[in-house]
Amino acid sequence: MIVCKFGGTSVASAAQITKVANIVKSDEKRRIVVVSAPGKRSSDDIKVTDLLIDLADAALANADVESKIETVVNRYKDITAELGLGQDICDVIAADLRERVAGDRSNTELFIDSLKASGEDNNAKVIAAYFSSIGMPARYVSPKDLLIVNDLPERTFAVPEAYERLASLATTEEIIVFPGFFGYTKDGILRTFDRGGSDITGSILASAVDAELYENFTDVDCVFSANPKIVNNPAEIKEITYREMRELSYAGFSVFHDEALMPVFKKGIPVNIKNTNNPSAPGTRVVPTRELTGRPVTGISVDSGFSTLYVSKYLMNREIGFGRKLLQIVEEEGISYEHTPSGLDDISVIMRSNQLTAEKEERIVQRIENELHVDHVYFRHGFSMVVLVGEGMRNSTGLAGRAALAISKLGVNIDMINQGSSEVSLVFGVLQNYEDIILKALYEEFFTAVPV
Ligand SMILES: Nc1ncnc2c1ncn2[C@@H]1O[C@H](COP(=O)(O)OP(=O)(O)O)[C@@H](O)[C@H]1O
Ligand SMILES: N[C@@H](CC(=O)OP(=O)(O)O)C(=O)O
Repeated sequence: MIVCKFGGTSVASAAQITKVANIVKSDEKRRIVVVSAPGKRSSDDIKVTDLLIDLADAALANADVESKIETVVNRYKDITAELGLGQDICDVIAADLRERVAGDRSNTELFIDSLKASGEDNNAKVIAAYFSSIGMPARYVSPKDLLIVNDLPERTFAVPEAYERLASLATTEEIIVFPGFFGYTKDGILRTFDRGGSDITGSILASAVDAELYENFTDVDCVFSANPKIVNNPAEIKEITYREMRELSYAGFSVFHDEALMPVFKKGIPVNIKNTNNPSAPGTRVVPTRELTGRPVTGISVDSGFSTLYVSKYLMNREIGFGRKLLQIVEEEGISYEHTPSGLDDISVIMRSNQLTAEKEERIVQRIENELHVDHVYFRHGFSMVVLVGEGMRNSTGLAGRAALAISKLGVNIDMINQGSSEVSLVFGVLQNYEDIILKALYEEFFTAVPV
């Protein structure tokens, strides 16, 4: 059995959904179909998920919501009319949105989650109805009582019981159409995953039914060695290990969610990233191990929006427990960190800026001053991380030097270098706004200038 997930771009319009039906029909092993909410139809379009967030914000601000509900319903109307489905389904969608808008607002996060999830939930209903209407018996299945997830902070992980319950989907007659992006806690509370999280749903389902393959359909032929929106015509990646993919997804390869690998990884189920618009292209296979041939670097990624907490204290290296106490303060503010490059007398804690607020920063700085009696402590913002990833990097010498030289030739200062302990990744922290030119220069260095 194959579990296939279709991303927002693959289900953004009737024309796209028709392609999805043809892909599912063309291989009888494709029995479970996970769908996203309608995504962008063109570069200046708005994803339904963003329309829903906007709607939820308006409702919370007690602003007018009717026109926003209409905008969302109109997206489905366009789709259903062209697919030849009746008007009823859109009436049901409109009623569903009104019910969610009228729901409990005491916890704003849960209220927003409920609205956000409706994008995939209603799309799954539309797609199941369409499949059935063209003679492909299909059934919408709700994640309720099946996809049971932990609550924060680990809400993207399904509990063991969820896998047992979802396994029952392996034996159903019809094609299952399952909405991506959300699950329910043991207490029945709806929780959405992070943005792009329908990939996670597909992976959980693939694992639960012991699929032979998890296909992830998107709008590009494969995973490229660098973001194709920045680097012109980047090299295609035919095969990539779970570890490489995880590092690259986390660092900005938005084509596949970085948290989506664990469920399939545990069972050794391969992932194939393919193009809905060109399904005969082989795509990229994500596999447990691969033969190391060719270039040491598999991909280069850039991601912005990082801050550093810089701390210095004379003789820090001699003070037992200093690092633990520092990280505990960070932890107690609910912040996760990415890297902790350090010297004898100083350490930086690098984190995603979106976790910080002015109050949090002030509290952290004060606690560090009062409890750790440091010489200097301050936050700096506006950093990007440039990440080189490749299993072959472990056996390759001089790579960090080559990368650093390529960056320095651009006149850009490197604020931080971190080689992951596994040696499959090398991270450079630089000031934001240079990431595109750095990516191009590193691509030139490792992919264009070097013969394979
Ligand atoms: N290295 C990369 N390889 C392929 N696509 C990438 C890469 N980095 C970023 N992307 C972008 O990811 C997009 C696909 O992801 P996304 O928009 O989330 O699709 P979907 O709607 O199918 O979930 C591509 O259109 C591409 O612009
Ligand atoms: N619709 C959600 C979840 C998702 O996975 O979407 P997409 O497949 O379009 O990346 C989002 O926009 O985040």
